[in-house]
This record gives sequence, C-alpha cells and structure tokens, in this order.
Amino acid sequence: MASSVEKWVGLGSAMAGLGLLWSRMPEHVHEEARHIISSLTPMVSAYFNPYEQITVSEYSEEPQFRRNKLFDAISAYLSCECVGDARKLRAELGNDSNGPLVGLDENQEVVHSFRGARMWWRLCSKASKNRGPTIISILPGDADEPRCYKLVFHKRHRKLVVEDYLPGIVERWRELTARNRQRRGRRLFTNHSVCGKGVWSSVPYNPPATFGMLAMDPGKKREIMDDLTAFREGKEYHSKVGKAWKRGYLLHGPPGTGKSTMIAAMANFLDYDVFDLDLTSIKNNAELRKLFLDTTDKSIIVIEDIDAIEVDLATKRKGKKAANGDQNDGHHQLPIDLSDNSGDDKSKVTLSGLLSFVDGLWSACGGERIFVFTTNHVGRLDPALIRRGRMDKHIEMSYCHFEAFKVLASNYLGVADHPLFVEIGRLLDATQMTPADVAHNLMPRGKRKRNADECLAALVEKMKKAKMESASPPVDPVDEANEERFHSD
Ligand SMILES: Nc1ncnc2c1ncn2[C@@H]1O[C@H](COP(=O)(O)OP(=O)(O)OP(=O)(O)O)[C@@H](O)[C@H]1O
Repeated sequence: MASSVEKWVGLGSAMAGLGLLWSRMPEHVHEEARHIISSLTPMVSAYFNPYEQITVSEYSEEPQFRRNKLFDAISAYLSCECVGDARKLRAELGNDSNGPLVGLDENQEVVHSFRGARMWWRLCSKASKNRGPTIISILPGDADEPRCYKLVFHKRHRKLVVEDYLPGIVERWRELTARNRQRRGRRLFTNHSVCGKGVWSSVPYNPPATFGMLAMDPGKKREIMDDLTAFREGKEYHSKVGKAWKRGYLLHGPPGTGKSTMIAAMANFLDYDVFDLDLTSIKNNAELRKLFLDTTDKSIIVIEDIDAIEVDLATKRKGKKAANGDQNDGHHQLPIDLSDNSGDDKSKVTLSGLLSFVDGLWSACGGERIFVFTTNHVGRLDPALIRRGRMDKHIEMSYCHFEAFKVLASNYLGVADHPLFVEIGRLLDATQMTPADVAHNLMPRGKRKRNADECLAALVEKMKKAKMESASPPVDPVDEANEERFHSD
C-alpha cells in the first residue's frame, strides 16, 4: 500500500501532467474553454475562471470627461503588432498619422503572445453594462464614444500585464508618435463638419514667418520668445505646482499688424502644430468639446476674430428685440450664443461652454497646448473671456513704429540705415500705417525691380498722403470707450 505521502505525490504529478497537457493544447481548445467558463453563472465562473480582464475605455469620466491615452496607445500597438490574425479590420485617419491607421473592428478578437503569456484582445462597442468577470478596470467610464478594449489573460500573469506589458505598450506608442510626427512634419489642422460631426483635417504647414522677420518692438519680441521657451521647458514646473501645461495668449490690434504672422512665427519657433478652430462651423458645445479633445500635444489652438462672435451676440439680442428692425453691422452671422447663462443649451456653442473647455477640460486632456485668441477690437470682448489667468498674456500688435520699420527695411530691402530714415520715423509717428501697409510699399512692383532709394522715396510720398487724409480719422465712439475700459482694467 502506498503511503499517504506517495498518494499526494501521485496526485501532484497527475495535476502537473494535466497542467502540462493543458498548456500544450491547441489554441482553439483554450478558446472553447474560455467561452464555456464565461457562460457559466457568474458565481461559479468567478470561482473557477482562471482568467482576468482589464477594460480600457476610449474616454474616462473622472475627474473630467477626457480621452484615454491608453486606449490610443493600444490602438496603435494592435495596429502594428496584432492585426495580422484578425479577419475584420477597421481603418481610421488618426490625427498623428500620415495615412490610415488599420485596427481591430468591433468584436474582433486577436491573440498576442508576450513572454510566453497569451493575451486576448477585443474591441467592444459598448463598455458593456455586462462586464462579466471584470477583475481590474482601468478608467471604466464610457460616455459619448463608448468603445473599449478588453484584455483577457491568465490570472497568474497579472503582475506581468500590469507592470510590463501595458507600460511597454505605452512606451512603444510614445516612440511611434514621436517618429510619426518627425516623418510627417508640422501640420495645420482645420475643422469641418462631416455628417454632423466635427472633425479635423490637416495639410503640411511650413510658413516662412519667423520672429526674426516680425516687425515689432525688439524688447517685446524677446519677452514673448522667452515666455514661449519657458512654457516649452515647463513640464516639471507645471506638474510640481499642479497647473495644467497650457498657456493662453490674446493677440489684439488692427488688421494688418501681424497677428497671423505672429502665430506662424510661434509655431515655427516651438515646432508645434496649429489647430485653427472655426467656431462658425460648430453646432454645439458637444461638438466643440470633441474637437478640443481631438487636438494633440505640442499644438497651438487658434480662435481668430473672437470679437465677431461677441458682435453676433449683440446682433442676436438686438434682433430679438427689434424683430428685424435693426441693421446688423456687417459681421458674419454665427450660430453662436456667448451669453453666460446658456451653458446647458445643446443646440449652440456658448460662452460658458467655450470657457469651461479652455479652463477645465484643457487641464484634463493632456499637456503642452497653447491657445491663441485674436481680435481687432479688444474692447468688444466679454471680460470673462480675457481675464488674466485665462489669457496669460495680452499682446498688443500695433501700427508700425520706427523700430518695427527698421526690421521691415532690413528684411525687404537689406538696408540697415538710409538718409530717408529720419523723415520716415517722423511720418510714422504722425500716421497710422500698419506693418502690412509698409511691407506692401517695400515690395517689388511688376517686373521692374526697384532699388532701396526708389522704394523708400515712394514710401515717404505714400505716408505724406496718408498723413493728409488721416488728419481727422473717424472713430467708433463705442469701440473707443471700450478700448479705454480694457486698458484701465
Ligand atoms: N508685424 C509684422 N511684421 C512683419 N510683417 C507683417 C507684420 N504685420 C503684417 N505683416 C505683413 O502683412 C501681411 C498681413 O499680416 P497679418 O495677416 O499677419 O495681419 P493680421 O493682423 O493677422 O491681420 P487680420 O486681422 O486682417 O487677420 C503678412 O503676410 C505680413 O507680410
């Protein structure tokens, strides 16, 4: 008779044999077994189920609704590593990629092997109310876009998955994103509506503008460049003080003073993408939020002519009151209501919506974003929009003065000094010429190339004429009062 120790040893060997047999079973047997186990009642299945599951949703709910970067990392990873075995694929044009990103279609499953451990991946359309035997759930919320990945693995691999496999996927994604960005170069994104949904599309963006060619006060220019450099290198600082890694600029000044040129120079200086947000084609806050969430790190988000939106609000109010009796003052009609009390309206973009994305959502959707608002009429803006803290820097782009002129003369004519400079300086003080006007006068005309003497003499004539004409320029009294209010704030 065998001793009890021998019985246990025998049982142990039998179990080990079974375990070995199990690990050598073909994959479809594993699959069958998993399906059978998962169809058992939850309690029994929880007891016997040797598998664990991690759910990774596309969007998280807390602390604020935001895109889950782990979801994007997994998409990119599966697209590179695992889609070979899948029969149903889907293709998307990701923001960061040059071409289509081919990934798993919904409910397709692929198996991946990592250091001998099997991982089953599935993309699900609803981060199921019926989560089954979910043991760990990373960012489990699902909101507007309720897709999620489910990763199933044997429970003995939990440490491997959490400590090595998932971090490895994130690391790989970072490398891929950096490589993609380098390959595709800088891009300019614009938003438009496709089937009622706001989407970004992009083109290569290589504007020639640099800070070197920007005509403005050299001290101010240096200050802005230092500010941008501090921002770009401020990752640690922002996380240390618990601030979102973002910065807001308000560029204001008359048309032709270089606001767009400044944005291009900023993008060149920082090597960031530009997202040019056209609010007129956005129908509500939800769409605006989605567009913000789809912007990428290292980008400048631009909302131009923000004053036109304010005017529209005034127009709308007046319109209601006068029932078509009032004239609108020539600005575009925008589907936007900037009144603060309409934040819940689902059919409009509202000021509260815009501000909450600029402040709150931004903090949550990752780092390294600069947003720039531009306006020709700073006095018309709602103070809530431009208060300090929301707009970190107010930059006035002014009419051309002598220092700015010298930059233009050097860029366009290659001239650092000239006998006419003194007169030009005097005339600039007495007129309101924009850098765009001055630059226009320094450019070659027709086929004949003018030399510096001719250009500068023509410019002097032009300025004398402008001085006479602008002896008493018409002023918008409302605008002037508002500008005063702004500067005294
Ligand atoms: N400060 C400047 N420095 C150098 N060039 C300038 C400057 N301002 C204007 N220009 C020239 O004038 C052109 C128009 O300027 P820009 O579009 O940047 O002005 P803006 O202030 O954005 O005008 P708008 O308000 O009408 O959009 C530019 O392409 C550039 O050549």
